[in-house]
Amino acid sequence: AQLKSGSRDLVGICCSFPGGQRYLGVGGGLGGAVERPRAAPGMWPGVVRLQKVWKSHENQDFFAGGCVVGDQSRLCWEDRAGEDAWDELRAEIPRLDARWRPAVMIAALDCADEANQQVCMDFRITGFPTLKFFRAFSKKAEDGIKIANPSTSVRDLRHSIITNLEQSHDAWPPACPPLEPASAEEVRGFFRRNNVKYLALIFEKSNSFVGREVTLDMLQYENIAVRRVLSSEEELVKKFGVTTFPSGYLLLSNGSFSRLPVHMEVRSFYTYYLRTLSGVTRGSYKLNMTSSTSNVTTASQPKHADRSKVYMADLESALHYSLRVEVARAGTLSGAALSALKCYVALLAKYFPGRPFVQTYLQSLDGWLRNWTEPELPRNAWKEAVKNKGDASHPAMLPTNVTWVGCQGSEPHFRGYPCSLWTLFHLLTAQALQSGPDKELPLEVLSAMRCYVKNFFGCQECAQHFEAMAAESMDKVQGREQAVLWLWSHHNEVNARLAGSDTEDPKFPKLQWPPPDMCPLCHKEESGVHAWDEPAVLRFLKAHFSPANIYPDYTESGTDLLARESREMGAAADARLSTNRPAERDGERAAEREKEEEEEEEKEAEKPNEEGTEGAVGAPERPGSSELRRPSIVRMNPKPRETEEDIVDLDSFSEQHFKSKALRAAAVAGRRRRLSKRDAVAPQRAAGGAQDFDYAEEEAAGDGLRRSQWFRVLGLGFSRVDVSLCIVLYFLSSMCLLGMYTFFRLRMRSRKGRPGFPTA
Ligand SMILES: Cc1cc2nc3c(=O)[nH]c(=O)nc-3n(C[C@H](O)[C@H](O)[C@H](O)COP(=O)(O)OP(=O)(O)OC[C@H]3O[C@@H](n4cnc5c(N)ncnc54)[C@H](O)[C@@H]3O)c2cc1C
Repeated sequence: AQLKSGSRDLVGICCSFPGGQRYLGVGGGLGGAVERPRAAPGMWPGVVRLQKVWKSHENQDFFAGGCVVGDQSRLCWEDRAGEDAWDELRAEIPRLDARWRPAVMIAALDCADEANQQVCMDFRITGFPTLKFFRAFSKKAEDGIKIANPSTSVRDLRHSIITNLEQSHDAWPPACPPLEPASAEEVRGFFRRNNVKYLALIFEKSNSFVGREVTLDMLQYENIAVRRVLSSEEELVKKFGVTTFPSGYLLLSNGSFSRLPVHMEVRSFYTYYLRTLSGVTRGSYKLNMTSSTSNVTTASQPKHADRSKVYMADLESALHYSLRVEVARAGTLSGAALSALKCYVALLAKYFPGRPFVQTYLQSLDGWLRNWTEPELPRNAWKEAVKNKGDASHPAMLPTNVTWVGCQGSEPHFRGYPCSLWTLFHLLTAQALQSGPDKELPLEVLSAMRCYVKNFFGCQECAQHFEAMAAESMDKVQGREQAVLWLWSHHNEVNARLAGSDTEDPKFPKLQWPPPDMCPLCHKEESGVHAWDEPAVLRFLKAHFSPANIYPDYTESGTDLLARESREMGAAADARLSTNRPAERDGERAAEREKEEEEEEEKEAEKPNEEGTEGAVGAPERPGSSELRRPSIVRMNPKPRETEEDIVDLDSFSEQHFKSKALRAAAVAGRRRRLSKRDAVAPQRAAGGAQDFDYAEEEAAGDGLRRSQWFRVLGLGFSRVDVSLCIVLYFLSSMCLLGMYTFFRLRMRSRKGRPGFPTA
């Protein structure tokens, strides 16, 4: 409320939070917004948890925004499109963000935008500009340290960041290299401790920032480390014969050294020279700088992927994310958004070539939506509808984890969901082509995609670009073949626009696709100019996006999925039992808790400035509010389920299906048997990798599971002492019966052996 509107100043707020790298949120750009995900245990509710930066080519003023992955410090800034002294600073911010990430991340929030009012109030932004620094592992809005007078110059901004970073002490961001001056001892043993080719030493006076800036500038480069050495470090100064400060020296792992041959002893010259050294490459940050950084594990295990294949894990992850996260963001769906959802789900039910239990899931969801005749669909009802159903005879399941294989980026913020969404829609256009006459419903898939992107896709920039392309030419598509080609060519347009941008994964450069090595026949030359051979492209697309080319690698089999879900339910039930509360009260409390959480979420959703959605999405939201419009498409980290659950909260079975352990065990055993049969008759992929169900393994695992389940059933309600007493009593009574039997047998024998009296 105290924020001045209309200021042309640069405004900043900043954030840095704990909690793992597995959620999305993007701030950034002019008027960018910071996502406020739902509260999760141990997580500050008003934060962005993962970010991806989207670049606009139209608007070069756009700069990076967004923040918050657990172990990184971040700065968030706000741009007010200034034409004054802020221009320089504004231009520097994306550069700094790109260079110093992941040690420091920078994001912007427009506090003059009414939609951000609540967030800015939470961050206590009372005027423009404000710059706040959040140390790594900060938990609350109040943890932000206001950087005094950030407006002086770009240089001051950099220095402020470094000074604050240095004061982090215990909260040192693990991805940040040491910034303190190196000692002679450290330099002596450096190559023994670090597997790099070069060590650059910047000799400088204690008040100089050059060494620290170069250290951060080189943070993303491999094979080289940078340290500052103070002019007071006599041993090193003498050893290297340093006479001017600053000056740079390069040490090689073989012990030789030389002075950096730079034209000027300044940061940019040092950085430029060091980056051009042979063997120095830009890569993920790996250097094990200090013992405290040794446990930096941010990226998931790289998965082997073949770009000529399509992976079911990507497709199912896209479905999970779109249905359970992206669509579920809105408090209520109505009007165009509800129609878009119905359209999208109907399309999936019709064309998605999923595993049997996924197809059942989509079909039942489609049926449910068709029966939903109310003008509004509240989020709670939707969340309930997208849960997996525990019906043993008819499993309707969609995996609840996100696993990127073909769409895995080289870093967590690359690729992922947007990649999988493209793949999904290419696949659907190809499936539609195979399933009906060319001229029938040519726009069926493209229109559904257009509506989905317009109403739900979290990246506003992307949605706008896509809508512009669609408005221009989509209605000219007259057949299903043309639809396949339209999507292909427009995807290539996007690839061309984004090539070389910040969003490009350096390991997966944006190419005109398919490249010649994937499809030589797709390319030709006409009058010395490259041209596409469209019939060949169409053939290629049909084959590439066909069910036969979908590989199940890294997917969880249906039986594993069931077992995992039941295990998790079991663990949850055990946890409740261990509290020694009567089961009924447990149930009541769980229900109460669930209700409270739902209400909490409802409240969150209804806060117009925090999670408001566009006009199409229900009554409580104001036009122009930004929930669905937030640029929030990001790579989600495939994390263990327990960590995801507290955020997405959608992947557990409903307890109500399984009131007792005994019922649950019986249900699991039943489901397992039936599912195995269903899957056995399910059409399998033609190519060799059909590893969905390894029956022998499943059976063995199943036996184990069943045994343990029955063991639990037998043990239900009895303590170990009870069971032992039963066994002892059983043994004693058996002995007793045996004794009686022996006694009577002996007696009979002795009677038979005695001579009888002659009868009269
Ligand atoms: C509708 C939409 C609009 C987007 N708009 C923007 C935007 O404006 N700005 C922005 O920064 N990001 C945008 N994105 C995200 C961006 O296009 C990429 O998805 C993201 O950068 C990840 O890129 P990627 O390298 O994984 O490959 P992607 O471009 O996502 O491609 C995914 C996969 O599809 C295949 N493929 C690539 N090109 C084609 C093609 N022409 N035809 C068929 N298959 C192909 C390849 O196998 C590739 O791995 C958009 C995404 C979508 C879904």
